[in-house]
Amino acid sequence: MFVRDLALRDFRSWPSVEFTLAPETTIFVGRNGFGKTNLLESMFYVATLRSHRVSTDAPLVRSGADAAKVSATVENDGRELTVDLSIAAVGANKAAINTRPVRRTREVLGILRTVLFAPEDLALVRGDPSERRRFVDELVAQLRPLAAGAKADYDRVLRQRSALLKTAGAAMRRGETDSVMSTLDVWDAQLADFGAQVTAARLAVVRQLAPLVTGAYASIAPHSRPAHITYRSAAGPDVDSSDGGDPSIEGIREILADRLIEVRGKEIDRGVCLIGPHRDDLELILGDEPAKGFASHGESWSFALALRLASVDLLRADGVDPVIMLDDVFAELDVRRREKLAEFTADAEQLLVTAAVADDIPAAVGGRRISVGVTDDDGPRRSVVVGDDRADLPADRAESRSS
Ligand SMILES: Nc1ncnc2c1ncn2[C@@H]1O[C@H](COP(=O)(O)OP(=O)(O)OP(=O)(O)O)[C@@H](O)[C@H]1O
Repeated sequence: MFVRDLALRDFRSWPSVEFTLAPETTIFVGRNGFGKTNLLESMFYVATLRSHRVSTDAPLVRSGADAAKVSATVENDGRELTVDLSIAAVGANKAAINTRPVRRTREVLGILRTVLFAPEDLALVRGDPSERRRFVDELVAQLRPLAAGAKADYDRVLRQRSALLKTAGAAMRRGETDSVMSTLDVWDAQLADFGAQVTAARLAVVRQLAPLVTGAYASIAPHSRPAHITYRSAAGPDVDSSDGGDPSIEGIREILADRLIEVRGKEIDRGVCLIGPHRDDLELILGDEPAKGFASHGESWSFALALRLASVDLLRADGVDPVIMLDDVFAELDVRRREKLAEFTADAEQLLVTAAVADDIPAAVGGRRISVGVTDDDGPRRSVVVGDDRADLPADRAESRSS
C-alpha cells in the first residue's frame, strides 16, 4: 500500500501543499520545527483518526483557520481510494470517501494502514500506561475498525460515569442514595458493555502481537534477555482466561459488571472510575522483570523498536503492507540500532522518512529527497517545499529559507 497523493490545507504549519508520492522511499529534510513531522502526522491521522502526539484535534488546525483539510489517495494492490477529512478547530469533523460524504468519520479507518516510529516511542517503555494503551488502540483502530467505534462509545460513557461519581458522595449525604444507585446501575451496564468490546479487541490484538514482539526484540538485541508482552486488565487476570481463540466479549462483560459492583463503594469514596479498559496496561517484560524501571536506555529503545516492527509484521500478516514512517528516529539511535532499523524497513512498499540532519540517515536509506523550509513573514509560520530532487520548483519557492 502507498499514499499516492497527499494534499493539505491549513494543517498545522502548512497553509497549502500537494505531493504526489510513489511506492519508494521519500525523505523530508529540514531544520527543527520546519514542519516535517506535521506531514507524517497528517497521514497518521488518516490512518487512525488521531494524532500520534496530541490527544485533541484543535492543535492540528493552522492558527487562525477554522478547519484543516487532509486529502489522501491510497493505492493498495491496484485499487485506489481517496479519503477527504475536514478537521474542525471546534465542533464535528467531516469525512468523505471518493468524494462521497460518510455518516461517521470512523468509516475511513482501515483505508490507510501505517506504522509510525518517532522519538517519543521511548515513552512506550518508560512512560505511563496511557502511552501503551494508546499504542494498542492505534493498532486496534487499523485492524478492527468496528472496535474503534466501541472505544469512542466507551470514552463517552466513562466521562459521564466519572462526572456522576465525583458528585455521588455529596448527593448521598443529601439523602439521594436511591437515585445515585439507580443511575450508576445504568452507567455500569453500558460501561461493562462497551468496556468488554474494547478489552476483547485489545486482547485479541495483543495475543497476535506478542510472539512478533519477542521475535523482533531477539533480532534487534540478540544478546539481551527475551522480551514478552502481556495485557493486564484492572479487572483481574480472569479477563484473559480464554484459550487461544478470540476472547469472549460476553465473558468479559460479566467480569467487568461483577467487579464494578464490588468496587462501587470505593469508587464513590474516591470519586473515580476504578475498573475498565482505561485502567489497563500492556506489560512489557524483559527476562523476568518489567522493562519499565529495569531496562537500560539501549534495551528500552530496542523494546520500543520491537513494538513498532512487530506492528508492521502484524499488519502485513493481516494482508496489507503498511506505509512505514520514520520521524527523525535515526537521530535517537546508536549506529547498530540505526542499521537494524534501516535493514528491517528496507522492504517497505512505501517508506517516508524525516530528518533534521541528512547525515543521521544511514547510507543504505536512499530515495527521493524533498527539502522543507519556512517563511516567517507575518502571522504564524508557513511551511513550504523548497527543494525536490524529482521536480523543478518555481524560483520563489527555491529562494525561501531552507535547511
Ligand atoms: N496549529 C498550528 N498552526 C500553525 N503552526 C503550527 C501549528 N502547530 C504547529 N505549528 C508549527 O509547526 C512547527 C513544528 O512542525 P513539526 O513538528 O512538523 O517540526 P519538525 O520539522 O518535525 O521539527 P523537528 O525536527 O524538531 O521534529 C512549529 O514551528 C510550530 O510552530
